[in-house]
Amino acid sequence: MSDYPTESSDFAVQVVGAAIVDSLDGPRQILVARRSAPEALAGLWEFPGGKVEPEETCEQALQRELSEELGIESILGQEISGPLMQGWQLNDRAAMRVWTSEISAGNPQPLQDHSELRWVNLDETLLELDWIPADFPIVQTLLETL
Ligand SMILES: Nc1nc2c([nH]c(=O)n2[C@H]2C[C@H](O)[C@@H](COP(=O)(O)OP(=O)(O)OP(=O)(O)O)O2)c(=O)[nH]1
Repeated sequence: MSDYPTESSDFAVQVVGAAIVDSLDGPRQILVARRSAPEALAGLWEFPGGKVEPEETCEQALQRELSEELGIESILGQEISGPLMQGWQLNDRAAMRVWTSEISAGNPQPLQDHSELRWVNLDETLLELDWIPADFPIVQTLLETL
């Protein structure tokens, strides 16, 4: 078995997300975020992040999104690789790459796009949250990886 992506993909929208853990060296908890919009996704839990803008790398976009949405600076850890070059398929148009990350400055607040932030143990209880459906395989892989 290989960790390399096995399928090429060409999704128009590249999204990036962060699995923010309490410690990259010894992760025990993850900071999850509850979306406030759009209506179809409001109330569901997700990895903080967003769309990559032109001229940005995925990593730059993720740092920007975490600063805008949560008011934090962060260190990125390993990528939680998906089956695609673009990460994990979200829908017909979008795929998401996900990195572990640790807060290096700031106290996370739901400044934008979220109604709530919550630290949750990195165990099976994480799967009991009402995630955006496309995120479940990512959460499962995260639990197997960390
Ligand atoms: N951030 C994030 N988006 C996700 C996840 N799972 C999932 O299906 N998505 C979808 C929801 C949205 O359709 C899209 C990301 O859009 P977004 O609204 O977060 O992006 P953005 O902050 O750049 O927002 P905008 O500029 O379009 O207003 O990806 C996830 O875990 N995190």
